[in-house]
Amino acid sequence: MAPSIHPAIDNSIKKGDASFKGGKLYCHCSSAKVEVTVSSNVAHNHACGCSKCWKPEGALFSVVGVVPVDAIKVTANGNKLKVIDSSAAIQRHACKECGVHLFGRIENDHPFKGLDFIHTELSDSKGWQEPQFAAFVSSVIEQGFLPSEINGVREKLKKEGLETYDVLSPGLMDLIATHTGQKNGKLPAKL
Ligand SMILES: N[C@@H](CCC(=O)N[C@@H](CS)C(=O)NCC(=O)O)C(=O)O
Ligand SMILES: [Zn+2]
Ligand SMILES: [Zn+2]
Repeated sequence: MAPSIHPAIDNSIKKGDASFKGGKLYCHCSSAKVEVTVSSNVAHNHACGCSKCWKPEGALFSVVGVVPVDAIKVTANGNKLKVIDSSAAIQRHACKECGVHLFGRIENDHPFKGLDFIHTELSDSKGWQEPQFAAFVSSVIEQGFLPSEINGVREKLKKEGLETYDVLSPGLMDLIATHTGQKNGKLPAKL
């Protein structure tokens, strides 16, 4: 049987609604759920195969995108949140009980500072931007996926309309490189 890439991708991707303005995210606890209210659609939504992003049970990939920090408010049971790894670039705030990541925040000097990473599948609302590409595909091998089967995964992602990359998409990698070039003085601060 083909492995599950992610429930939002396995049986074709549903397009989002460009005028969608956000919704609530909930953790997976059966009661006293952590609730996060998001007042924005997500951008750069993508499948991520890395080992750090939260994935639903049985899925090879996470689906994760960004919203402005100001668009995120913890609106219930925030006392259940903890930061998984405070030394990581993305500080993932997860529910201590069910393990779901509610949002990932960048606190240090980083090109994506000011953006929070979220998983829109934690919301019941419809209209979130659909995944746009697949990142960190080869990283699933580090987590035990057989290298001999990775081409099938790449083909399935492409069949569902997602270009595959082993880091982020070229556009995002260019943004990161621009930030680095400006920090090390090789590029002018204003472009
Ligand atoms: N191959 C590594 C890649 C990890 C990685 O670099 N993840 C990316 C995509 S989420 C990242 O930006 N990580 C920053 C962080 O996790 O703080 C893994 O699977 O653990
Ligand atoms: Zn929970
Ligand atoms: Zn990731």
